[in-house]
Amino acid sequence: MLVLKNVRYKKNGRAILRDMTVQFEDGKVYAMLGNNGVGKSTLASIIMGLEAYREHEGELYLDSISLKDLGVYERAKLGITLALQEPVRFDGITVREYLNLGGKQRLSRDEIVEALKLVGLSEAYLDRYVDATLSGGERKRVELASIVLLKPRVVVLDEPDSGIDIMSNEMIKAVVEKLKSNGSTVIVITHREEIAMMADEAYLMCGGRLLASGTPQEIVTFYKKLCDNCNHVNSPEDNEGRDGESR
Ligand SMILES: Nc1ncnc2c1ncn2[C@@H]1O[C@H](COP(=O)(O)OP(=O)(O)OP(=O)(O)O)[C@@H](O)[C@H]1O
Repeated sequence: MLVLKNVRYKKNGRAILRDMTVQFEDGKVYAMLGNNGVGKSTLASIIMGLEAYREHEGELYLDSISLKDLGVYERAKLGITLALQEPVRFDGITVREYLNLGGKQRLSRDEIVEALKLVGLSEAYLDRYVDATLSGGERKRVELASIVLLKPRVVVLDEPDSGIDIMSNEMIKAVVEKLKSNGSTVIVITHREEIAMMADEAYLMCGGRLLASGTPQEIVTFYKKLCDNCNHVNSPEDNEGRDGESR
């Protein structure tokens, strides 16, 4: 189980995450919803232990292991993975090589082709380079295939649909289902209702806090009702929210 206990994160005196306590159980899929700037990607970066986000308050545990002093490499070794919003780019590395990077042993061609198929890419992509010659959407798909092959313990997908056409919700669903069937804990950050609905549980984030939790249907309804016309400011100019003041 991944546990966050009283996690707070400040940047330049501004509270970005405020007292987040949450438990992500093994093998479950979670959707994190919330408007732009509420702290979703920050939460993802803190879970992964990205260098710029190591200076936070509160505790993170994977089972009984404290993640506090562990960097990205050590967390990756424990099976924690993050797919950022921006699609991956690795100049000079082919799709086949990239998909083989994370595994303990070399994957067979069939395994790789199967993962590519899952994300809607043919084997013609095997020898393409993971660089700007692939479209953003294609690189996103390749990244999703790599995560499926990696079989992570915990994966945070930060807007896996970004750059992916709306017709491909089924592909993302297939990826999430595959991860779940492999036993991964999946935390999906999304604005898209169809993607949120794939989760077992959902959370609504607002102003660096978890505002509500429930079924995806409940949270999507709540999100639409509450956040659609909300003037709640999450931008850095938001002085009101400095230093953990509650609102
Ligand atoms: N390193 C940083 N320096 C300054 N401000 C930061 C930093 N990291 C995050 N922020 C600010 O914290 C707030 C939360 O950012 P975050 O990227 O977590 O939002 P988000 O919920 O993922 O938004 P979106 O839906 O637009 O991706 C934003 O106002 C952002 O500008």
